[in-house]
Amino acid sequence: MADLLTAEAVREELGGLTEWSGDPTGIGRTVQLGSFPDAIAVVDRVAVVAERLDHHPDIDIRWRTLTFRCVTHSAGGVTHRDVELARHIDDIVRSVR
Ligand SMILES: C[C@H](O)[C@H](O)[C@H]1CNC2=NC(N)=NC(=O)C2=N1
Repeated sequence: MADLLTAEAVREELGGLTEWSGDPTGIGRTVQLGSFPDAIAVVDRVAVVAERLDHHPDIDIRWRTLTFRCVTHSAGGVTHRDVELARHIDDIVRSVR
């Protein structure tokens, strides 16, 4: 798929996403919120953005700890859409914290 990011490009993008790690198979971030309701508020806001972008993260919820993973399933790897979604997730986490 033409828009898949190379390992090098993923590394470069992760340079600007300091809370994120990953490789061409996916990028992820774990974040601990102050409470379970705060964690769910983040998930709720991410859901709104994901619908608008028509691009959805995989989300693991454990009490007040969230793990997000962004990968473009249809492309089989990381694309710029995942990087964009990761930036939105960071903005939302900052706004709830
Ligand atoms: C039809 C719709 O555009 C697709 O199913 C979208 C929805 N959200 C998606 N999100 C992600 N992360 N990868 C996809 O391939 C994807 N596909």
